[in-house]
Amino acid sequence: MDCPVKVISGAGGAILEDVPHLTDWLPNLPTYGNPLKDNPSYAAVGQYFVEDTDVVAKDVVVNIDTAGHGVHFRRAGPRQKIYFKPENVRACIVTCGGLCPGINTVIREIVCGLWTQYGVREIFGIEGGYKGFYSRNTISLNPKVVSDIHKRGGTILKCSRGGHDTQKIVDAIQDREFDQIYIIGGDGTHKGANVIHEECKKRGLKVAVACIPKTIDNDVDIIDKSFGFDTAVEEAQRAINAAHVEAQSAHNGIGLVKLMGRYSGYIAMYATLASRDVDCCLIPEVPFYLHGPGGLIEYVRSRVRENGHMVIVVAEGAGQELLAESMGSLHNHNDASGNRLLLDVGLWLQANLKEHFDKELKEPLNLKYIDPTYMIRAIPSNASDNVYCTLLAHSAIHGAMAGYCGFTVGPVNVRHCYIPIPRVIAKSRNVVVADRMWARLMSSTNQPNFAGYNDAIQQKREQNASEGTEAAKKEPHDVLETGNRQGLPKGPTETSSLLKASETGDPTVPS
Ligand SMILES: Nc1ncnc2c1ncn2[C@@H]1O[C@H](COP(=O)(O)OP(=O)(O)O)[C@@H](O)[C@H]1O
Ligand SMILES: O=P(O)(O)OC[C@H]1O[C@](O)(COP(=O)(O)O)[C@@H](O)[C@@H]1O
Ligand SMILES: [Mg+2]
Repeated sequence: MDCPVKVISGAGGAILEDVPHLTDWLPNLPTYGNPLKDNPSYAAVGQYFVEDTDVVAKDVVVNIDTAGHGVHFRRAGPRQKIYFKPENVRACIVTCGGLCPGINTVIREIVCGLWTQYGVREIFGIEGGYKGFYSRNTISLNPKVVSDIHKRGGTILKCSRGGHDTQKIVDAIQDREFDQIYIIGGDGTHKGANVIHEECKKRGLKVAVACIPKTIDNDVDIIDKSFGFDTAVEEAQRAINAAHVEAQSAHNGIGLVKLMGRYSGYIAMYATLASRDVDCCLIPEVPFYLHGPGGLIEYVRSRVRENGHMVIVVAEGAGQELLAESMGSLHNHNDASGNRLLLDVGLWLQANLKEHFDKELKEPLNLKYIDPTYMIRAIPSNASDNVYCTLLAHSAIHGAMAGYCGFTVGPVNVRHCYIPIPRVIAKSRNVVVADRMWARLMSSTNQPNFAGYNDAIQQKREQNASEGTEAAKKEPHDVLETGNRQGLPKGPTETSSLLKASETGDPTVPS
C-alpha cells in the first residue's frame, strides 16, 4: 500500500515530515476554543499551548554546515484551536499484540485526560484487540473505573493477535459513531492502525486514529524508547542476580537467563550493561556459533576456568537459524498476527552446553536455566514508566482533539512528537552492533565478537561451490553444530579442555 508522508519545507531549510489532518479530506470543519484555557490547573501555566510551527529535529547531532536542515516532526501538545466539540466526542481505546508493563497506565491517562482536560464523557473500551471491534460489546470507561488500574500489570481491555479485518473494524467504528480511536500496540498494531486510518479517510469520516507505541522489545523506530522498557530491564535484574548467585555458589556454575526480544536484543543488552555480572550476552542481531575457535563453547570453557562460574543472558530471538538447522528442520510456524514463532534458544543452549561439558569436566556443569520472560512482561510499570505513559497518553489526546490523525506519539530526542505512522512501520529498530553501546557491552562482558561466524560460513560456501555435491550444497550452519568442522577456521580448542588443563595442574582451573 502506498502511504506517502506529507513533507513540508520550512523557510530555513528544515523538513517537516507531517502527520495527516482531518481537514485534508474535510476542509470546512468548524473549530472550537481549547477548554484547557479555562482549566484551573493548566491555564496557570504560561505558554501552555504549542504553536503549529513548533517542530522537533530528528537528529540533534549534526554537521555545523547543515544544522537545521534535516528531518523534523511536529511537536506534540495542546493546540489553542480544536476540531471536536468535547461534549459530542465518542472516543474508544483498544490494546493489541503482546503485553507490556504500563498499558493500563496509558488507558487510565487517556480516560482521565479526555475527561478532566477536555470534558469528554463518552469513552469506550474495545475488548480483546482489533477483533473486539466487530465481535464484542464495548465497555464504558470513566475516571472511577480506571482509577487504580495503573497498579496492575496486563491490560484491563485484554489484547490479542490476529483478527484484523479492516472493513469490519471501520464498519463498527461507523455504526457506533466513534470519532476518536486510541490504539495501543506495537509494529503490527501500527500497520493495522494505518489501514484503518486510510479506510476512514476513503469513506470521508471525521475519525482521528491516534496510536501509542507499545513494545517491550523496544523495536519501534524513531522514538527514543518505548514505555515499559525500563521496567522490563529493571525486573530482568532480579533474574540475572538469581542466576549469578546460583552460578557463584556451585562448582562449574553457569547461570543462563532468557529474556524477551524477538528481533531486537535491547532488553538483553541493557539488562547486561546494568548488571555487570553477565559474562556473555547473545542477541538476534549478532549471529553466534558454539564450536571452534572464537565460538561460545571455547569462551565458556575459558570463563569457567578463570572464574569458576559464569552468567549468560540470551534474547529469545538469538541464534534462531542456527537452532533450526541444528535441529534438522527449518521452523516456519507463525502466530495469528504473522510473527514467526521462536524455537527455545534457552533450552537448546542448556542442552548443548551440558552435553558438551559433561563429557569434558571432572565434575558436571552446574547449569541453572531461568526463563522469566512472561513474569517480566506481566508486572505493572515502574514510577518513571508511569510518568512516561502519562505524557504519551496526553500527547495522543491533544493530537486527536487538534484534528491530527493517522499518527503515533513518542519522544524524539526527549521532546514528544506526532510521527506519521508510515514512518514507524517502514522498518523496525534493532541494536546497532557498529554502535558504541554494543562496544560498551562487549567491553563489559569480554565476550567474543563471533567474528569467525561469517568466515566459517563463507569458507563453507566456497567449499560447497567447489565440491558441487548434494551434501555439500547444505547451508553451513549445521556443520558448526555437528562436529564436522571442515568449514571452521582451524584452532587448538579440542586440546584445551578444562579436564585436561586441570590434570596438568593448572592452578586457575576450578577443582
Ligand atoms: N500488516 C498488518 N496489517 C493489518 N493488521 C496487522 C498487520 N500486522 C499485524 N496486524 C494486526 O495488529 C495486531 C497486533 O499485531 P502483533 O504483531 O500481534 O503485535 P504488535 O502490535 O505488538 O507487534 C493484530 O491484531 C494483527 O492482526
Ligand atoms: O504473547 P506471545 O504471543 O507469546 O508472544 C511473545 C512475544 O511477545 C513479545 O513480548 C512482544 O511482542 P509484540 O511487540 O509483537 O507484542 C515478544 O518479545 C515475544 O516474542
Ligand atoms: Mg510486534
